[in-house]
Formats: sequence, C-alpha cells, structure tokens
Amino acid sequence: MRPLQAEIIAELKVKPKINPEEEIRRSVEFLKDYLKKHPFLKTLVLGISGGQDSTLAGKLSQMAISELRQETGDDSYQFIAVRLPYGNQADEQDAMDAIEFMQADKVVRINIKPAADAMVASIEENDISVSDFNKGNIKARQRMIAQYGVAGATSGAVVGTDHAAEAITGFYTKFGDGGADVTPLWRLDKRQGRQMLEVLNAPKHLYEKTPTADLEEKRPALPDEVALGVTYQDIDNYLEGLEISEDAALKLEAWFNKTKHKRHLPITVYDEFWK
Ligand SMILES: NC(=O)c1ccc[n+]([C@@H]2O[C@H](COP(=O)([O-])OP(=O)(O)OC[C@H]3O[C@@H](n4cnc5c(N)ncnc54)[C@H](O)[C@@H]3O)[C@@H](O)[C@H]2O)c1
Ligand SMILES: Nc1ncnc2c1ncn2[C@@H]1O[C@H](COP(=O)(O)O)[C@@H](O)[C@H]1O
Ligand SMILES: O=P(O)(O)OP(=O)(O)O
Ligand SMILES: [Mg+2]
Repeated sequence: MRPLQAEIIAELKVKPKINPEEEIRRSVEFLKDYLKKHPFLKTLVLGISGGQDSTLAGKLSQMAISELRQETGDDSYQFIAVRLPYGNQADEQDAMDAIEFMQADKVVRINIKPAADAMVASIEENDISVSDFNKGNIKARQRMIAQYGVAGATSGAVVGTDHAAEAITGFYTKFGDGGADVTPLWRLDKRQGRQMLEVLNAPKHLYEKTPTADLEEKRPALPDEVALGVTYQDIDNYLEGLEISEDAALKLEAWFNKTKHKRHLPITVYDEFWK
C-alpha cells in the first residue's frame, strides 16, 4: 500500500469491509448516546437534498430519535428534516421520496434563494465580483445558517453528512455543509453508505443516484466525479486499501493535501499539521 494511503485510511478510520447492520447500529447508538449525555438537546436537524448521504443520515437520525422517544417517553425528541431549495429544485421529488422513506417527524422548508442572492448583491456593492462557483459556496453556507436557525429554536443539534469519501478530497464547503455538530457517517465511504441504505430498504433510485452538490448555476447537477476528476469507485477502493491507477492516486493525494485545512478547526499558533 502507498505510505500516504495508509496514513489517510488511519486518519479517516475507514474499514476495508463493513457489516452494514453493525454500522447502522453503531451510528444510531452514537446519536442516542450523544443526546442522552446532553439532555438539553431534543432535536436532530438535517437538510434533506434528495441525495444518498442525507437520505442515510436522515434515516439514522430518525431511528435514533424514535428509539429515544420510545425508551424515555419524552415526546420532545424530534427529528426535523429541512428542505433547503435555492428557488425551485429540479430533483425536488427525490428529496420528498427521501423524507417519505425516513418518515421524518417534522418537515420544514426554507428557501435559501432570497438570503443567498442578498448576500451576493451586498458583496458586489463593493466592486467585488462573486463567481458562480463562489456563489455556490455561499448557498451551502446559507443552508448551514438555516439549519442552525432551526436547531437554535428547537434545542437541536445539526447533523452533518460528511463521510470518508468526501473528507479525503475536502469536497464540501468549509463551514457550509462542513459545519455541523454530529456526523454519523464519518468513517464510511460512498459504497459502504450504499450498502447500509440497501439493508435499510431505501428506494433504489436514491442510493443509485449520481452524487452532486448541485451548487453551480452554469453547470447544474454537475456530478462530483466530474468536478473532482476521480471516480467514487477509485476513491472507495483507495480508502479500502486497494490499488488504484497511479494517476487517480496522485489526484486523490493532491486533493487530500490541498484540503488539509478543512479537516481541522481554525488554525492557531500551536498547530503544526500544516507545516
Ligand atoms: N459534497 C459536495 O458534494 C459538496 C458540497 C459543497 C461544496 N462542494 C464542492 O466543494 C468545493 C468547495 O470549494 P472550495 O474548497 O474552493 O471552497 P471552500 O469555501 O470550502 O474553501 C475555500 C476557502 O478556504 C480557505 N482556505 C483555502 N485554502 C486554505 C488554507 N491552505 N489554509 C486555510 N484556509 C484556506 C479560504 O477562506 C478559501 O476561501 C467545491 O468544489 C464545491 O463544488 C461539494
Ligand atoms: N437542496 C438541498 N436541500 C436540503 N439540504 C441540502 C440541499 N443541498 C445540500 N443539502 C445538504 O448539504 C449536504 C451536502 O450535500 P452535497 O450534495 O454533499 O453537497 C447534504 O447531505 C444535505 O444535508
Ligand atoms: O449529500 P447528499 O445527500 O446530497 O448526497 P450526494 O453527496 O450523493 O449528492
Ligand atoms: Mg447532493
């Protein structure tokens, strides 16, 4: 195995093979234990996009909340699924299918378009031009603000969907979808998440869907794999300790090195990781 590959696998704690039932239970127990340890936390809040990761994280969150409610008799435990379209969302039906699958206790809808557009306009008043790409990250941060708004109003914790196959490339917006309180998928790769959804009897079209951040207006539904220049099959194989082509490994390692800053809290004078 490549020396950096071994380091990355150890840092992101990826198993070469999983038992999906065990990992489902591990994530659910993690969420329950965290809420039990912090009794003022009563809700789990998560944006549901209609993609694979939020379908899985939402299902696990709802399972944790339903079990907690049953075990404690405390009905204030609630899972809140948050629809966060930027105006109209082309794959809205997938998001609703995901919410139906997880049987979310409560669904709220917050259109992030007015706030994201207002922020872009206010920045541009200063003769600073905001690119379509940069605006995409503003949208992701607006979603973070909306979820924290809901969490703040409901004594909640925000659930993040970051997992090893995104963390390795830093393929998320810093303090946008990267900003969350608990991340039940952390340690898993994309294929392992799919295996868990299969065991959970999720609708196939949700876990076979092409992953996309769908943040850019000029390139709608841009597949992550096109943006990254690496396939999830290569990413998952690399994370599971298998050999991939030299070209793909070098690309992945370049992403990993370039995005180190995203996998740490803001850097202080005591930090050495970046040196
Ligand atoms: N999972 C997804 O599918 C998903 C979701 C959102 C975004 N994305 C993708 O993730 C990427 C996000 O873009 P990005 O990474 O350019 O934006 P980002 O905002 O996440 O990170 C860039 C910012 O990080 C800071 N930064 C950059 N290098 C740094 C360093 N060495 N040390 C400290 N701070 C540093 C700067 O403030 C810079 O503006 C895009 O490719 C976007 O499409 C993917
Ligand atoms: N349109 C969306 N509605 C609700 N939540 C969303 C939406 N788009 C993204 N999200 C949330 O952000 C994460 C990351 O999405 P990526 O596709 O990985 O960029 C997603 O899991 C949702 O929780
Ligand atoms: O985060 P999601 O749910 O949007 O999944 P994907 O990253 O596969 O688009
Ligand atoms: Mg997505």
